[in-house]
Amino acid sequence: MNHDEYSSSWTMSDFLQKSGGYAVIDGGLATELERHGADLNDPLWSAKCLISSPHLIRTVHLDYLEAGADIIITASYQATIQGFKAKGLSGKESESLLQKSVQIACEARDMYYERASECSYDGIGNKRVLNKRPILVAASVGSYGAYLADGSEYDGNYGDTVTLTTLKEFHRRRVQVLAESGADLIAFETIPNKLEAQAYAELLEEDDIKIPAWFSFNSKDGLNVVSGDPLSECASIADSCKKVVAVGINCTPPRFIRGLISSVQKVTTKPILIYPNSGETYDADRKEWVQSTGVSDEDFVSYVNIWREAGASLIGGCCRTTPNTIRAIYKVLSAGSSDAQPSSK
Ligand code: MET
Ligand SMILES: [Zn+2]
Repeated sequence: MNHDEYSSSWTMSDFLQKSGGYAVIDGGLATELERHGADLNDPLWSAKCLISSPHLIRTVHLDYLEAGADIIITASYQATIQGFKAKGLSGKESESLLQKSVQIACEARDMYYERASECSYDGIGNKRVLNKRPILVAASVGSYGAYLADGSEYDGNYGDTVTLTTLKEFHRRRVQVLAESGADLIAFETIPNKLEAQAYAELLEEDDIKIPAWFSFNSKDGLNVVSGDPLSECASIADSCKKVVAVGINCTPPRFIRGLISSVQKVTTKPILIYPNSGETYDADRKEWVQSTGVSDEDFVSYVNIWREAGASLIGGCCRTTPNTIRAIYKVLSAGSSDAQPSSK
């Protein structure tokens, strides 16, 4: 089956079944761009590279695919029409940049498939990596707090003046454009509070968005999402929305993940996704990650079977994880499943 036939008709359960019951999500994109030398100290963060270095974005996507990722997330996390306009771009130019984020990821997937057909050995001992397996492109939507670039994506506190309507109007056009850009799904990531989850759910229904979505929340206490709203209430909103095909957690320290999976599981039977950060803390004032607070790739990976057993079926990494983290996750998961033998997927 070629990818176009696959992606026009995919369902999450079919995708997971074809991938052996689990799927590998990619790792941190923005922090990996930084590791390659990109300067993201800008309100647009990784979206700045859509303008200044699209090839670097493509390279990082490709690195993640070669490390074993089945799902790659676009560089649109902090790409907003409002943010681009603040840089002097027109509405049309802003929308093209959103489309470009998806186009770059699709190009990386095509290049990867091309290489896979030329080469049968992946260098890390398992053919799944270079087989023509289904790969999904997830169009990232970061929160309103990410656009504000003031750290409120990690506290979820937008103040009383920001209402459900504010959030829906803020995201509406961006979501419409991304949904029509050739992506397989929308990844609503790092959702910091219940109000924003509600806004996304209403947008998906009201605008009859044609591709499915996942909702992924972040937590800094292992119990609630970062605003203090109970994770169970946030995940219930995702559960009630027909367009949502997976629910979970991202950009959260590994040590909290197991407990958070259990909370999500109590309110939904939808597949659970998790892509924790490296465990380092982000200092919003200094705009940098505080090293020494994180876990090594080995420690991160020692959690993978625990997360899988706890019920997560989509596993990857967020900020400060790298292709090495993803390669290690991929190895653990493929060793623990019936997929350990090279298959023809
Ligand atoms: C702050 S979470 C960022 C998520 C985004 N997908 C990235 O890796 O860049
Ligand atoms: Zn992150």
